[in-house]
Amino acid sequence: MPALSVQNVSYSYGPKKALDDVSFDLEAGRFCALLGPNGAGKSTLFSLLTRLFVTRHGAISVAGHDLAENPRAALARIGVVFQQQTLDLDMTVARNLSYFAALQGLSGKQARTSTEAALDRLGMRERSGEKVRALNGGHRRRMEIARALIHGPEVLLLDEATVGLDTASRQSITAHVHDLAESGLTVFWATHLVDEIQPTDEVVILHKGRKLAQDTAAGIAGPGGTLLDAFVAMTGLEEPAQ
Ligand SMILES: Nc1ncnc2c1ncn2[C@@H]1O[C@H](COP(=O)(O)OP(=O)(O)OP(=O)(O)O)[C@@H](O)[C@H]1O
Repeated sequence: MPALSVQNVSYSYGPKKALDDVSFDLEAGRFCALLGPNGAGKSTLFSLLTRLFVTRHGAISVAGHDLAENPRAALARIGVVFQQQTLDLDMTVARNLSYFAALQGLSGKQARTSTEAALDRLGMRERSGEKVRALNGGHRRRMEIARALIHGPEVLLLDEATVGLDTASRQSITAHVHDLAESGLTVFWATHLVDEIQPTDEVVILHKGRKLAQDTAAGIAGPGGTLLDAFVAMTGLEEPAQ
C-alpha cells in the first residue's frame, strides 16, 4: 500500500488550471521531492493534501485512507510544515510543542512524553524554557518539524521548508529530514532547488500543473547527466536563485 496516493487530481482557480490530472504514488519510508519552479502547482497540491482545499477532481489517500471519505483517519497520519512559519514567538520552545500536542488530542501524559522526545530529537532540551523569538531561523524550522511529528504521523509534508534560511541552516535541515526518512518516515518535500535532492531520492517533477516525470533523481538525470540539466531540459527554465 502506498504511503501517499494521488490519482488524477486536477484543481482550478476560476479559469486558471493549477493542477492538471496529476497522479503518483509514494512508497512508505522514502524521501520524495516535489520539484517544480514557482507557479508549478506545489502549494496548491499541498493545500489539497492537507484538506485546506477540497479535491473535486481525482482522489488522494494516505496510508490507505481516502481523504474525502475518511478525512480524520487520513489527516491523523500526516504531519505538515507549511511555507509560512506558524510558531508562537512569545511562547517557550516546550510550550509551543505541548500546546500543539494538546491540539492534536494527546492526553497530558502522552503530550509530556512526546514533547520530551521531540526536545531530545532536536537536541534542545536545555533551551526548552526559552522563547522561540530567541532562536535562529534554522532552529525554528527544526522545531516546526518536531512539532509536525508530535502525534506520530507516517507521512511528513514540507512546503519549501528552507526558504529564507542561510546555506548552512538549509543544508542542516535538508540532512535532518533525509535522516527522518532513513528512520522510516515518508517525507514529501516541495522545493524548487535541485541541490536539496540526493541521487537516491524519489523525485516528482511538476511544471505548469502537470507531472513531467517520476523516478529517482539519478534515474531522471540519466547516465552521466545531472538532475539540474534534466530539469532545465524538461521545463525550459533555469533553476531559480534561492
Ligand atoms: N488564489 C489563486 N487565484 C488564482 N490563481 C492562483 C491562486 N493561487 C495560485 N494560483 C495560480 O496557480 C498556479 C499554481 O500556483 P501554486 O502557488 O500552487 O504554485 P507553486 O508551485 O507552489 O509556486 P510557488 O513556489 O510560487 O508558491 C500559478 O499559476 C498561480 O499563479
